[in-house]
Amino acid sequence: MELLDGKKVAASVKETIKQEVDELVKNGKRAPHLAVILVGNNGASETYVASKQRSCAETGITSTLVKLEADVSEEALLNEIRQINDNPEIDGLLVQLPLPKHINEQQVIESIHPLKDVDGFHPVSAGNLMQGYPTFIPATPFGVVMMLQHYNITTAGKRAVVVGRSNIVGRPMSVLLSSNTDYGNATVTICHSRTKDLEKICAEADILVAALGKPGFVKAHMVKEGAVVIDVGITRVEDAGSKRGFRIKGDVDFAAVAPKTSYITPVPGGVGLMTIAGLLKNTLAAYKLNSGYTS
Ligand SMILES: NC(=O)C1=CN([C@@H]2O[C@H](COP(=O)(O)OP(=O)(O)OC[C@H]3O[C@@H](n4cnc5c(N)ncnc54)[C@H](OP(=O)(O)O)[C@@H]3O)[C@@H](O)[C@H]2O)C=CC1
Ligand SMILES: Nc1nc(=O)c2c([nH]1)NC[C@@H]1CN(c3ccc(C(=O)N[C@@H](CCC(=O)O)C(=O)O)cc3)C=[N+]21
Repeated sequence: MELLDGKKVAASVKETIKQEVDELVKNGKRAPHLAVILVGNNGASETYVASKQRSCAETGITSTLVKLEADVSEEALLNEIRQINDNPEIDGLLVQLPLPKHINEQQVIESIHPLKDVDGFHPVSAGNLMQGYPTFIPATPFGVVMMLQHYNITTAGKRAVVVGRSNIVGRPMSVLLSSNTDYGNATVTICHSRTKDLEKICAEADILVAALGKPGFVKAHMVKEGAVVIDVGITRVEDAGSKRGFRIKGDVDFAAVAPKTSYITPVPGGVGLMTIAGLLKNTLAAYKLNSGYTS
């Protein structure tokens, strides 16, 4: 069993980005610029946004945080988005999810200009991804394929099982793994809450991606000997003994499953860090699209 080290791989992706950004700035160009809109005060969201901003700073990417009150109107939020869409100095925009109940998430996602959609959540981005055209790939599945490629884990001809079909993780993950690309060509099964015989299907996977948000869901009997297991799940569970009062748990029962695997991602220290690396890559790509940059 080998650990897929998100910290290490993300650091190497970030180093490459930093070098490219440094070069741009040395040549008198402005740095890439990411805007993040955070609505309300969800603790987990605040942590992730802070972490995104820190990673921008580390790589020389400019970041702007727009913080809005939890009771902000949908119209006011859409206005902020329009202003950023129209601002030629900003390359990428993401609105941290989840949003408060009174705001229509889909409406918000659709109002982001597709050329600035570094999350890859806009239907235009999702459609391009599905049809195999260049696009912003959602950061989490992007991070997963970067991780597989870093460890030279091939996917062609393998059986991949993705548990979860959300627009931000499971669905795009399944599209990437089944795409006709270096990181695709797997035979992919998507499982969800209505799947029958889920345990048996998982146990047939050469590559198993768990993205359902149920801590410890994947047990040893659901994993084939020698499989590659990717744990996307991030759930905060109370832990009085820890400094923060909680710890984060993945969707895989790591202690029981790890010994059966060829490769496995830890939580924390796995996919989460790669997600941020994916976002930074998308931001640099947005800069190249939007600033008239030619290499
Ligand atoms: N590491 C990272 O960077 C990121 C981690 N995450 C984490 O990944 C996890 C999934 O996130 P997200 O996709 O947004 O979650 P969603 O809640 O949007 O989707 C969960 C999916 O899992 C399916 N599901 C739920 N329960 C079961 C079950 N018992 N058996 C089979 N399928 C089930 C649901 O099925 P159905 O469609 O039928 O309801 C749904 O398709 C969460 O823990 C989240 O925190 C998310 C984003 C980034
Ligand atoms: N518009 C939008 N885009 C997103 O990409 C988005 C979002 N909304 N909403 C929430 C999810 C979740 N997400 C994570 C990012 C980083 C870590 C991460 O850095 N995890 C570290 C540390 C985790 C910790 O200690 O809390 C780790 O896994 O090691 C995790 C999860 C992005 N998301």
